[in-house]
Amino acid sequence: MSTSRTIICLLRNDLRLHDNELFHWAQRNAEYIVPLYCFDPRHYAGTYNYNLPKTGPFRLRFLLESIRDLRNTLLNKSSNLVVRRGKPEDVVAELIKQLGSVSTVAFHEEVTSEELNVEKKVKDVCAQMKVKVHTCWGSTLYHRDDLPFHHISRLPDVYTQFRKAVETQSMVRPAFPTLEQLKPLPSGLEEGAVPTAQELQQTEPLTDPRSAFPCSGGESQALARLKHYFWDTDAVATYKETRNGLIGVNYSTKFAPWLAMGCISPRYIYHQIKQYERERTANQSTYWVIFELLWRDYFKFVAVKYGNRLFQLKGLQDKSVPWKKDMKLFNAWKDGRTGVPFVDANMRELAMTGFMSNRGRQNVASFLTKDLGLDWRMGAELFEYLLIDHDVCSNYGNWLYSAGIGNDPRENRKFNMIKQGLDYDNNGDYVRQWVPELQGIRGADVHTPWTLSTAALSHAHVSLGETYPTPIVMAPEWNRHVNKKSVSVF
Ligand SMILES: Cc1cc2nc3c(=O)[nH]c(=O)nc-3n(C[C@H](O)[C@H](O)[C@H](O)COP(=O)(O)OP(=O)(O)OC[C@H]3O[C@@H](n4cnc5c(N)ncnc54)[C@H](O)[C@@H]3O)c2cc1C
Ligand SMILES: Nc1ncnc2c1ncn2[C@@H]1O[C@H](COP(=O)(O)OP(=O)(O)OP(=O)(O)O)[C@@H](O)[C@H]1O
Repeated sequence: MSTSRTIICLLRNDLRLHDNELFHWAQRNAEYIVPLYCFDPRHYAGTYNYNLPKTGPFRLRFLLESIRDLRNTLLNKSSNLVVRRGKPEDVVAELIKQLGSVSTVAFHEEVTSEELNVEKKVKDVCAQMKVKVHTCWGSTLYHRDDLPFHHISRLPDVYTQFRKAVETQSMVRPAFPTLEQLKPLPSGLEEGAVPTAQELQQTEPLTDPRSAFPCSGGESQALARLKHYFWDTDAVATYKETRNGLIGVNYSTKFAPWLAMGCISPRYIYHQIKQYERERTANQSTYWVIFELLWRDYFKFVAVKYGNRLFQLKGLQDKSVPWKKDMKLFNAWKDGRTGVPFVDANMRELAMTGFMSNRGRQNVASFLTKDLGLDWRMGAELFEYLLIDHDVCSNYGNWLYSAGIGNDPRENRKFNMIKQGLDYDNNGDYVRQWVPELQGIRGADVHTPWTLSTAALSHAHVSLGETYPTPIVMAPEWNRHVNKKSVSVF
């Protein structure tokens, strides 16, 4: 086996060829390149506190699709994706031994401790085996080295201050062009089979026709989605007006799952927006996609600044809150059986599809932490399990924010479930889509079935406490909105 100057590119959340610095660097420095993906058994174990499966069926399906897509792309570039099952540190050690003269192992840096532990172990293996390590930064819009804060400890704790600073003092770097060809694999190296969901102790999810994210994983699908949302439909030009939607595919970009696995680069999205603004239109909506991508950057840099405090009960503010750990309340929330239709609809959408809108996420998180008073990590770990777009920094950062112990300058922010339901689902269509037991209640009354007369409920075939639960909590402020419903039952 000829293996001089072989570089192993260890891929994790960077499953793309476009704007991928790792491949560019390897292409310049190697004779042979081994693009490697490892199915790490730790990703299929339980979550830290509540032992939920760490990778649920929807994300796993998306990951398997992304891996197959990347393999196809690489095959078209006279390369291939080498797939192994095992811990990256063990697989890398084995490959170094097998190939004989690997010069370097290269990977993109991550920021949270589980990933950093892997990086440390890979570095230890390389040091023992006298192989060099090369790392890049490539997951954010603004490069870590371009932040205007001298040291990460000076990162502002308020998003707006962060945003204004980077917008005025930093530049988004150009994207790396997509390589036409990639240096070949050393001959004789087994490509390795892509495992099935069953082999990773997970089930195949059902496909729900109501899904707001009926898309597949992989770079090709990500690029096709951007083309559709920007160039084919101009949906990006109305994003700011539609982004709080609940039903359908085009109310928001749906880039998050691809971003989380690195199938699309935020820098590529940014430069496409700039091109769109030059060639079509520049407005509040086109800017707002960048504004939201900056939230993603922000949470990543917050994780760098605060380390494991991102995961701790007291949060970034080190604040003691008497969180409850009531499993009965948690299960009602998780199963969409709280008796609060707007919450239940969102939780069922998540369970059935692996996706929930941003509006929904903010509400169910506020409900869990502020109305039920449950340990915020119960919510974060359920999201980690179920979300297709789970991104450790965005997920835990947003949960801390919702729990009031993260980066929210406003004290005691709490959503009013009835007001939110009426504002964002004003005719109740979203609730009826996901809570079929309430289908017989017409209009906005579906948000507050407990306020309806026995006759109205019986007419709608709803029996509270039997076919649908009575609310497990009632917040006094909900009453203010009960009488403001626009459409009534009959
Ligand atoms: C409790 C909670 C948990 C969340 N967990 C995740 C998560 O695990 N992964 C994740 O990507 N997003 C998470 N979000 C943020 C947001 O809800 C999703 O990014 C968004 O709904 C995904 O849909 P989209 O791609 O169509 O978003 P769009 O509205 O089209 O936004 C464009 C992009 O901006 C970024 N973005 C938008 N809002 C946020 C935000 N609040 N925080 C960080 N980035 C944002 C995402 O990358 C998104 O793809 C969470 C929000 C909450 C309130
Ligand atoms: N990528 C990740 N996804 C989910 N959780 C993560 C991730 N990285 C780190 N964590 C969580 O961060 C926490 C880190 O735990 P760890 O034991 O390493 O540190 P610690 O609790 O701060 O240290 P100590 O054990 O010394 O008190 C755990 O809750 C772990 O699950």
